[in-house]
Amino acid sequence: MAPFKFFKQVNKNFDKAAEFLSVDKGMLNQIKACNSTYHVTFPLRRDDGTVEVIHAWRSAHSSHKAPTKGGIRYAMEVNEDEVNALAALMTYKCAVVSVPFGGAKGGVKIDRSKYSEAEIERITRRFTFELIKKNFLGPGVDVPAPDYGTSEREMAWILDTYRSMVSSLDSDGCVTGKPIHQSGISGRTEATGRGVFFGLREACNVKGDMDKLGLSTGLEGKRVIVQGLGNVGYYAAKFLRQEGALITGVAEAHGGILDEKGIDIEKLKNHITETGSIANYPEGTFIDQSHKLLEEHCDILIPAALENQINSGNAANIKAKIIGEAANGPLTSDADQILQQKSVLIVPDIYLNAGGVTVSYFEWIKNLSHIRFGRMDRRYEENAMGRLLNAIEGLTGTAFKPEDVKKIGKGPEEWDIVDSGLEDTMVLAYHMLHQNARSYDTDLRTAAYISAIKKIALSYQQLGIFP
Ligand SMILES: NC(=O)c1ccc[n+]([C@@H]2O[C@H](COP(=O)([O-])OP(=O)(O)OC[C@H]3O[C@@H](n4cnc5c(N)ncnc54)[C@H](O)[C@@H]3O)[C@@H](O)[C@H]2O)c1
Repeated sequence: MAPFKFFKQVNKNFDKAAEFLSVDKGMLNQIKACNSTYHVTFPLRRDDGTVEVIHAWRSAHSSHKAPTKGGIRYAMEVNEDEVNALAALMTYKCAVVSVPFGGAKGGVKIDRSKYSEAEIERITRRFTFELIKKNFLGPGVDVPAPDYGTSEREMAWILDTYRSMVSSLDSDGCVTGKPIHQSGISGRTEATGRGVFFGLREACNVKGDMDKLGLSTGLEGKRVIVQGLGNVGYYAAKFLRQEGALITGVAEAHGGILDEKGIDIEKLKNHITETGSIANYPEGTFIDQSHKLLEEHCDILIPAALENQINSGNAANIKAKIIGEAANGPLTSDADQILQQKSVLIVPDIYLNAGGVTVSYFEWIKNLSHIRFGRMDRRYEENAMGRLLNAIEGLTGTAFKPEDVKKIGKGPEEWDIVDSGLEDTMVLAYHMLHQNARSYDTDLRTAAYISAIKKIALSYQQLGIFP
């Protein structure tokens, strides 16, 4: 197989969509280009006193909206091509769900399991320092979030480092996905997985599409295999199971579980947390080569780990009727073509995993508004509430009334608005894509890129070119 060039794959999807549009070639090139990529190396003093050189990247793909936004991942697979591709996907994703950010992504090339918590903290803080130094971090510049291998813990360290170096009233908005007590927002941790659930629920509710696949409508009884039981995969599986889907397979990095009776996701997650491995789980059948699980019979396959998981080497063996791309770029364009020919319904990444950035947007608005939903200072209440309602209406097209969110003094309201804002965003975007796919007579991925290109082209056109 040819080496995997991720950014090229993203551009291939872009080019396919661009053929449907009469957008000027110069403009298309302007949209596709990555604005800037910063590769930094810095030394890490390990706990045993030795020194190691760490490689890290941050890529800001677009400038049609500010700030740019995208996660930071910690993985051995990280490289410049990957970071650029992921930043481009962020640009298109934000446009699809009308979140007013440009796209960015960061990555640190480490196997985090080989470092102590103190070492991970030193890496995170030094990388943050390097980003601040080069103007790659700030509430109006570029705002990271968690991704593969990072969580709210790293986001808190980023915030603390930023606050230590920059004096700004808005510093809380320099990063999202923070712990709730560090001006995070309720529901961000589960937002991407919850968005995956909403998207797949909508897909399964379209009767005509389910009839074509020979499936009943709804999630009830649908057999689901998930690859990667991390943040995104776990919450997607959890919410799908709550709606009656049966999780029949879970593929993890070093093995998987297959169980046609349905896997108790909480129990399996606890087992992995307690033992550090999926092996020796007492129920179902253990599969040593976990990637083989992708080829098992199921209705919905959810790759929620890394890119390039379904490629020309295994696409023909995939038996799922629906693929929900919870990860970024899990299908290569060759695989996409093979699966389209098999009439598999592919719900694309630039729509399906947009729940995370959508709720990050709510968190960022909350930080910049200096409010805490559900317990606001009455002096700021009207102003802040007005801005919040306008922002959410602009995003979702739904007008919330102040009384929907105005029960001051209790906690759950923040979660309510985040949850309903997320659901509205995912539901509206799905049907918009579906409509686009029908009118252009194309697949959902191409429809999503068409929608993104139109919005970004309009934005660049209105902004003009400096100088
Ligand atoms: N976290 C977010 O909010 C978010 C938002 C949008 C997209 N994504 C994308 O979702 C994907 C997963 O991110 P995450 O935040 O859940 O990461 P995570 O680190 O929380 O979880 C990833 C999981 O995948 C497992 N894994 C790794 N390699 C595997 C393999 N070969 N087979 C099976 N499992 C494997 C890991 O053990 C881990 O449990 C990434 O592509 C990421 O870019 C994440």
